[in-house]
Order: sequence, then structure tokens, then C-alpha cells
Amino acid sequence: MESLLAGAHLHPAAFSPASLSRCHPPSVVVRGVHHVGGRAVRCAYTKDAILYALEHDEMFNSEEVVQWESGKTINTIAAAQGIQISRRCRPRYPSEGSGDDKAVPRHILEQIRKAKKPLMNVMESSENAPPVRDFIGALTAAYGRNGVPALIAEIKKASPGRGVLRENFNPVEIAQAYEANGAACISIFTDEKHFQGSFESLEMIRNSGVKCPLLCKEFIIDSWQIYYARSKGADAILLIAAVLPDLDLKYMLRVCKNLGMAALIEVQDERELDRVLKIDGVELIGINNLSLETFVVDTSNTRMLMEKRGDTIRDRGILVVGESGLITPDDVAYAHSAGVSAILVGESLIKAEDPGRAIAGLFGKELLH
Ligand SMILES: O=C(O)c1ccccc1NCC(=O)[C@H](O)[C@H](O)COP(=O)(O)O
Repeated sequence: MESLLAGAHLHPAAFSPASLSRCHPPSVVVRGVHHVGGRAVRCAYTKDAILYALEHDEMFNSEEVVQWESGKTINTIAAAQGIQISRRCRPRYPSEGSGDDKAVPRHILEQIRKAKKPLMNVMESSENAPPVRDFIGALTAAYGRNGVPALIAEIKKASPGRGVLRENFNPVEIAQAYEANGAACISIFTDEKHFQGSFESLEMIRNSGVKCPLLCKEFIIDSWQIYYARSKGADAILLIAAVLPDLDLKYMLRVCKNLGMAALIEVQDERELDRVLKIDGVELIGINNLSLETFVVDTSNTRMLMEKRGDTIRDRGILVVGESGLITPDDVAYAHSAGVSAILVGESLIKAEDPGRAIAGLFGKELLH
């Protein structure tokens, strides 16, 4: 019998409770024994056991799945894929100065904790969330309508490098202004610590009547976060190749597809782009001009990567989003000429007195919506 978990990298969370109850009776044993951290998990392949696993999801996070399948630790695998970013420790920002203290971690993406709400509950909430909106469809339509890259307008109150960007911050009003001025989609930072975002903002925006599809901007390292984002009304999530090994990217992409969501897979360099281009089913890639290691912005990064891999990207019908450091109509035109169909813009809009009106300033014209 085909494994219940086949194609999902043996990860039970890729299946919703509803789909589990549809497919197999509780007595079916689909496969044998796996060893997780020295423990034998014998009944992991009965429906009951999968449901048990979902309820005790700490046993089944994606790191362990990687280890099950390969016998290697997540850090060994990540290092082999050129991933420098540890997921464990506290980051150091440029403003904190330098130092050789190896105990001080280097990266913003390292400080993420899984929340305590059990996976099973989050999955159930995600099934009751408002329907998913077509994120990629909205970008494609807006690009066709305006002839300039579709805008994903970002809502972020603060950033680690630049501190608070906007004191008078009302996320719902900003989202409404973005939509009224032609944004195709809206990106909402939910990370609290470094960006002063929140899932409450995401949920409030979704419930406010805003129609644009919503991207949950969270540093995702665990599929739990994807279900949680969906339960709060997100239509798309961000997957960062700099922190996620290939197996996690594939698995999380599959979780997104199962939920009907889009995944914006973000790359910074050629190596990450090549890793992502080897994954089947990728539809949306973001090329970030911001280095997550140095915080330096270089808008030529998008052009450079598109020159190298644009043909493959076009052949595959992948939509590319140019991200970070876009401020003027010239910047937008430069990104467009590099071959992107969409751009993700935060700071230059959010810092404007009127973030909605700032969209026309960014493009040099009013956008149709
Ligand atoms: O925005 C930051 O300063 C930042 C710092 C550390 C990690 C990620 C960060 N930003 C993520 C982004 O991708 C940008 O918010 C997004 O591309 C919009 O960029 P911008 O228009 O320059 O605000």
C-alpha cells in the first residue's frame, strides 16, 4: 500500500485531519519503524498514530523528518547546501558593534520559537479560516492591467537595522490605503520582536474588508507556522532559502499547496536560486536585494540573477518578485527591465506621510485596480 505520507517526506502534518479521516481506517499500518533521537517510533504509520503525532507535534517537526530520512543532522545538511544561518541563537545587528564572542549569534532569523498551540488545533483553525485568495493570480492580473510590475505593498512598523519606521501606525488603515491606490497584494510582517508586527494585525486586515491577497511575512522554520498563518487569514507565506534546507522547502511548499496558499520563495544569491530552481512546483520566487547577513541593499542583485537564470525562470513560467531598496520610479523601471513581474516594497511607502498616495510617487503614475 502507498504510504499515507508518501511524497510529503514522511511528514504527517502535510495532511489535514479531515483528509486523514477520509483516507485510511485506523487499523491500517502503512509502514514500519523509524528512530527519532534514539527513540523508536513504531506505530507512526497508522492513522491513529499519525493523529497522535499531530497532537504531539514536537515529535514530528521538519528537522526530525530530515534526520529520519537521511540519518544526518539538520546542521550537517544545511551546511552542505551552503546555508550559513543557524536557526538557534540571538542575532547581532550592525548597531550592536562587532565582537568575537562566539556565544553571540549572528542572525535575525535565529530567534524564532514555535508557539505552544498544538498543531492539531492550528490545523483545525486553518480549515475554518476565510477562503484563500489567489495571490499569484492577483499579481499576474495587476501586471497585465498596469504594464508595470505588480505591487506587493508591505506593512512593517519597524526593522532591525532602522528601528521604528512609522510612529503613527494603524495597519488596517495602511492596508486600506494600499489597496485603494492599486497594490495587488499586501505583505504583513507578523514577527513581533524585530519588526513590531503581529498576527493580530494580519487577522484584523483580513477581517476589515480588504480584498487584496495577504502575504504573511514571518520567518518560517516550522510547518506549524504555515497552518497558523492560514488560520489568521494569510493567502501566501514567505519561505527563505537562506534558512531552509531543500527538504524543508519542498515539504513546506507542499503544505502550502495542500492549503491552497502561495509560497514566495526568497533567494539572495545564485546558489540559493539554483537550489530553488531544482524544486518542482515552484511558482513564485523573490529575489532579495537585501543581504540577510550584512543588511546591505544592492538593487543590481535582481538584475544580475535574472541575467544568469532568467531563461530557466521564464521557461518554467515562474513569476519573479524584486524585493528591497526600491524607492523611485527609476528603481521600479530598473527592476522591471531586469525581468520581474512584481515588486515588494516596504520602507519607502511606510515612511511616507501618506503611504497610499506614495504608491503613485513610487511608480510615477497612478495604478489601476
Ligand atoms: O527590512 C529589513 O530591514 C530587514 C532586516 C532583516 C531581515 C529582513 C528584512 N527585510 C525583509 C524584506 O525582505 C523587506 O522588508 C522587503 O523586501 C521590503 O524591503 P524595503 O522596501 O526595502 O523595505
